[in-house]
Amino acid sequence: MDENSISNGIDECSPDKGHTLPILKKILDLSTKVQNLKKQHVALSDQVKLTTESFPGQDVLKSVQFLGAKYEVLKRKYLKESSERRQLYNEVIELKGNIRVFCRCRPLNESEIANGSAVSVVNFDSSPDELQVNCTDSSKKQFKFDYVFRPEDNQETVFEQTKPIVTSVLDGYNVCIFAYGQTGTGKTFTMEGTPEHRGVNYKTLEELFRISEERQGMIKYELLVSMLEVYNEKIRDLLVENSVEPIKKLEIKQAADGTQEVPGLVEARVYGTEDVWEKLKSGNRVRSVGSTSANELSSRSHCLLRVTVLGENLINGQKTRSHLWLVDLAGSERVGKTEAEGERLKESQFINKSLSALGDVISALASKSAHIPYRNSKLTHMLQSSLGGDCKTLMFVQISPSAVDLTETLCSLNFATRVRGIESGPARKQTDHTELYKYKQMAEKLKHDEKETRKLQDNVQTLQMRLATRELMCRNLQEKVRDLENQIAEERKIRLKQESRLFASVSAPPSTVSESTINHPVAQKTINKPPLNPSKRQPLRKITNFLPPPPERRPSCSSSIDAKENIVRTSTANTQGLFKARRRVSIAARPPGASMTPSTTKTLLQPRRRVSVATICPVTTSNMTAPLHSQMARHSTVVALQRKPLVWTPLKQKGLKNSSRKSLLVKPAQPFY
Ligand SMILES: Nc1ncnc2c1ncn2[C@@H]1O[C@H](COP(=O)(O)OP(=O)(O)OP(=O)(O)O)[C@@H](O)[C@H]1O
Repeated sequence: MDENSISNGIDECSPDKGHTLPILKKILDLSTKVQNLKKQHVALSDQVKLTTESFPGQDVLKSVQFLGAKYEVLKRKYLKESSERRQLYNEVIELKGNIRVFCRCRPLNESEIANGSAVSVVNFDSSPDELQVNCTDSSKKQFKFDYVFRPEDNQETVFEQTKPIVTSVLDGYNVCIFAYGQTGTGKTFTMEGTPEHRGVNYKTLEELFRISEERQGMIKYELLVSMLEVYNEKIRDLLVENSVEPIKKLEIKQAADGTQEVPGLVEARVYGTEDVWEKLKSGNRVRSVGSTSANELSSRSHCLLRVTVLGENLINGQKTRSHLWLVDLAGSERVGKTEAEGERLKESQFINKSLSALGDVISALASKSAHIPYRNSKLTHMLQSSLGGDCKTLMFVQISPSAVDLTETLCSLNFATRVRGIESGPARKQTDHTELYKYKQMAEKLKHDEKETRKLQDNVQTLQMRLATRELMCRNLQEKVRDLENQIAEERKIRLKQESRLFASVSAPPSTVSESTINHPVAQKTINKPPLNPSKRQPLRKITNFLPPPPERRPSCSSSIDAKENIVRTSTANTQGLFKARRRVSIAARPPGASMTPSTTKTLLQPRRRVSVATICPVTTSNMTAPLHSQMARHSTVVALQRKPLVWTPLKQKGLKNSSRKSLLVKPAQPFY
């Protein structure tokens, strides 16, 4: 039902148009409104016309999908990188030391110059971490810290060194920075500074804001500031707005997560550096100060500025909560020197007590003591969760250059040295040094080894070149040797032929061998010329680069061969004592295929031809039990015979018994000539 019908209906229902009921009036109003709205809707629909083109196409959807996947990869990468960066940054800080000590010396002030103590007792070495103090007995004391700031160093230089520790708070680590020293040495100047020379507190917050802005979009940070003082062992909130209200008594309580909390302490959210400066100013206004002989505006309390950093990783949702404590301690001064009495004396006693408690805590932490006496003072109790563990602690030891303050300066420097010295502790320090020494040695050895390796590589290269030259020479020599071997083989063939012929003539019946044959120039030449003695020639070996093993010393024996009888004669002069008298062995040779019938034998071996071979037999071998080839034959014929398979045949069984001559029937498998 539309509005028109409703209004028509109403018109119809009302008997009297002038006196419409209020409810009907309302209905009419509403229907008018509905009509107006309808008109608006139509106008808006005309403005925003949804067509199929209004919806993203496939290409756009694909691009969106692709970008989504890319975003996921980048997100994962970013998370990995940022966690690595945090880890590495923390490692750097830890390597430098979780407890660090900086020394800052203020310049001589006007009154000191006016009083004539214009000469500084503090000398600075060229090294940025050392200083020397001239003592009254004209001796000099040397001190070493993580960094030493000179009187001319400004607030920027100081903050440059402090910055890396401070920014750890944004990574979720608890940090504590405090200034310690004699009254009037510049603790407040270092921590708070002046409007012209702002100190660590202001610069720290400035830096925190800068970094949080830089990380905007990835990590969301919230900074909260609290300011309190510990005066005569009482905690006072410095940010309470209405100072008319009676001072609330604050106590330290342990929270569920084990951290120390001060219930009721104001935590003001700060959004920028201006905010911070305002808070700091208002807090300082209510701080307990008093005038001492050493400082006109001496801090009579420990002033603590707490910055709570709440971080939320917008990518993985991880949340952190960390504290940064910036502490301007009350001046450590000798009670007698400041001429304190009454209330001032009481203040001084409290100050010294809490400072000594702080010293004890740091000492216990540094020496890794099982018990850390945090609860001995309100100051240390409050800082409990920001001192020790993986928290970063930085101490500024403030000193005066004036000779008047020499004793106090030495006291402060000794305290700071104790803190720093124990921090790297004898045991830890030693371990570190040993490690360092070990690495140094390893590096030196590595250098030396590298040098040696280079030398060896050079040597190897030279040797390789030499080897290549030698191999070339060897190849040339091998070729020459092959040529020579071929020549020798040829020569040997010719000689064997000649010998065979000669052997045939020797084995023929005497009648058949004519005088002329023997006297024939060729035969004569062959007879006169000793046959080739292969044993005299060294066997041809493959030539290598290695030297051959030294030759075994063998008894030398010179032998000559009687060509006519084909007998090997051994020189008795050389073999006397070494060899027995030569033995003769009769060898009957039968050509293959010839039967052993007497007639055949008669024809072929007329009469049975015997070759007398003289063998040399070492003394140790008394009986010729071994085959011929086991002896050292030198004659080519013997060698040739030895190569043939021999069959021992007792031809003269009877004769053998009495005679030392042995007969052998040689049955060659193949003809040997
Ligand atoms: N490095 C410096 N350069 C210039 N002036 C300095 C420096 N250090 C300290 N002063 C000046 O010395 C005076 C004393 O400094 P400050 O009040 O900071 O000392 P303090 O150690 O905080 O003393 P107390 O413990 O009594 O509070 C101030 O006027 C300050 O401006």
